[in-house]
Parts: sequence; C-alpha cells; structure tokens
Amino acid sequence: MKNAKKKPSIRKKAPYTFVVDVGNTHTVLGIYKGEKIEDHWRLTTRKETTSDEVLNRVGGLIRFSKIKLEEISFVGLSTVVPVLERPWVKALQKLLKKPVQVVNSNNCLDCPIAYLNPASLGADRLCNIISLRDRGYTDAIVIDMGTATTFDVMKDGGFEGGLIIPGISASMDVLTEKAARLKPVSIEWADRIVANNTDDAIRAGLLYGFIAELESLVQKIKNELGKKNVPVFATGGWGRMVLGHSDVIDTYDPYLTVNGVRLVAMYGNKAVEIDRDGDEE
Ligand SMILES: Nc1ncnc2c1ncn2[C@@H]1O[C@H](COP(=O)(O)OP(=O)(O)OP(=O)(O)O)[C@@H](O)[C@H]1O
Ligand SMILES: CC(C)(CO)[C@@H](O)C(=O)NCCC(=O)O
Ligand SMILES: [K+]
Repeated sequence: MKNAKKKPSIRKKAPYTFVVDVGNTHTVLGIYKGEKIEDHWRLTTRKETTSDEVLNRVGGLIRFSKIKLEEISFVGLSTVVPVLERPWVKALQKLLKKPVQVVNSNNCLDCPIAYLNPASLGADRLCNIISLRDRGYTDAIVIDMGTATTFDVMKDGGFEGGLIIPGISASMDVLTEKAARLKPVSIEWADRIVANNTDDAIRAGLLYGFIAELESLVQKIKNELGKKNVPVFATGGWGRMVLGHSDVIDTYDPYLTVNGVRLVAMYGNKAVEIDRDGDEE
C-alpha cells in the first residue's frame, strides 16, 4: 500500500523518449513516457529522402500528439537501411535539439554479440535482444516478422545468432512475379490445407507453410541450444496473424524492437552528432 501512494509522482516525472525504428518497408515512430509507450505512428519507408523531407513528415505527425517537443529528453534510432541513418539523425537533431543515440554493435548497452562480424548484425535484431536482456531473460528466441522474417537467438544474455528467411509478403511477391498464372492474393488463412482453388492454394502454402517452417525451426534451435524450455517471442506486424495458429509462440509483443531503441536512447552512451551546417544529403 505504501507503493500505491508513491507511484503517481514517479510516473509524472518519467522522462519522455522519442524512438524511431526504420525497417525496409515501414518506419515506426514512438513516444515513451518512462517505460510506457504513449503514442506511435507507422510511415512508409522512403529509401531516397533528405533530412528536410524527414523533418517535414515527422514534424507534421508530432503536431497531433499531446506531448510537446521540449518535453522529450531522450532520442533513439534503429535503422536497417544504412543510407537513412544520416537524414534521420539530422532531422531528429533539428526537431528535438537533443543528441541521437543510434543503435549498433558499439552502442548496445554492452549486449554480447556472437556474430563473427558484430557490425553486420541488423540493429532491429539487436534491439529485440536488448529488450529481453532488460526484462531479465538470458535465453530466448525472437521471431520478427516483417519484410524479412528473422529468428533472433539469445543465449547466456547475448545475441547468439539466428536465421533470416523471406518475409510473408516477400514470399508472395517472388512467387507471383515468377509464375505467369499466379496472381497476388490477399494474405489470410485458408479454411483447409488441401485447397480446391488457386487463391486458397497460395494462401495455404504461404501461411501453413510458414507455420510448419516456424515450428520446425524453433524445435531445431532448441535442440542446437540443448535447452527445452526457451521462451519464444514474436514481434512484427505478421506476428499477430500467426499468433493463434501455433502454440510454439509464448508471447507476442509488437513493441519489442522499439522498446530496445528506447533503452539505448535512455542508457546508451555514444550519441551521434552531425554538424547542422554540413552538406545536405
Ligand atoms: N497493427 C497491425 N495489425 C495488423 N496488421 C499489421 C499491423 N501492423 C502491421 N501489420 C501488417 O503486417 C505487416 C508487417 O509489419 P511490420 O511492420 O512488422 O513489417 P514491415 O513493415 O512489413 O517490415 P519492416 O519492419 O521490415 O519494414 C505490414 O505490412 C502490415 O500488412
Ligand atoms: C534481416 C533484416 C532485413 C530484418 O529487418 C535486418 O535485420 C538486416 O538487414 N540485417 C542485417 C543482416 C543480419 O542481421 O545478419
Ligand atoms: K521490423
């Protein structure tokens, strides 16, 4: 009961953090108050853009939030599109007037990375593991379903390795581009595995095929780790869709990646500063 009185004042003082997760298809923006996400937006990732264009898009969105720019204390960025790092850092600096913490293998809250070349690991995958480290996990599997589907494996508190497979819509794109008689269809669950029409055959193949692959890979990962009880997390937009269709997923957390960006924004120590008068990209 003692705590119940204390909590509101702590919450009131919780700092605001602005986070950006640039994916190959979508860019997610979020504002956290302390550890709680208060607002979030999804933009289409534009691979050719300038810092002024980024500033314009983000500035327009934030105006709809009740949070004032001056209230934001920390700023974090994760990008898996290297050319977009500079325009985003520049725009965020200009807008929020704060140094920007960019997630990478040198700014990851000392998360161990077992990759042969740690710098080649995607920042989004690193964020997923950073999030779970903060929650006290040492061993876990994350399945992140976006443009690509990644299996991010955590072992002894660090990023151990994993797999990358084409994302659900990327698989559909390739199939329908290569086969003259196959046209893209909406991605939804077919009623049965043995489909009696082309559209459902594509749907069944894509989604039941994905579940079969997912379940088999999770089992093989657990075997390779030599551990039976490894918690399995799912994130990414497609995660919600597969959630009810496989019991190997223990937890779906759509904010796993952005929460990792928040942690680096708040506790990272290698802010990137770009000269404001530098060349326009
Ligand atoms: N909240 C949601 N509810 C339902 N479907 C969603 C939701 N968010 C995303 N999706 C769907 O899931 C897809 C994948 O989303 P996600 O943001 O994880 O990956 P992406 O944007 O395709 O890839 P990347 O993160 O690599 O840019 C989206 O393209 C969208 O069709
Ligand atoms: C695999 C993606 C595209 C998923 O967003 C991204 O994490 C990435 O570009 N990674 C770099 C390669 C790697 O993680 O091994
Ligand atoms: K993503």
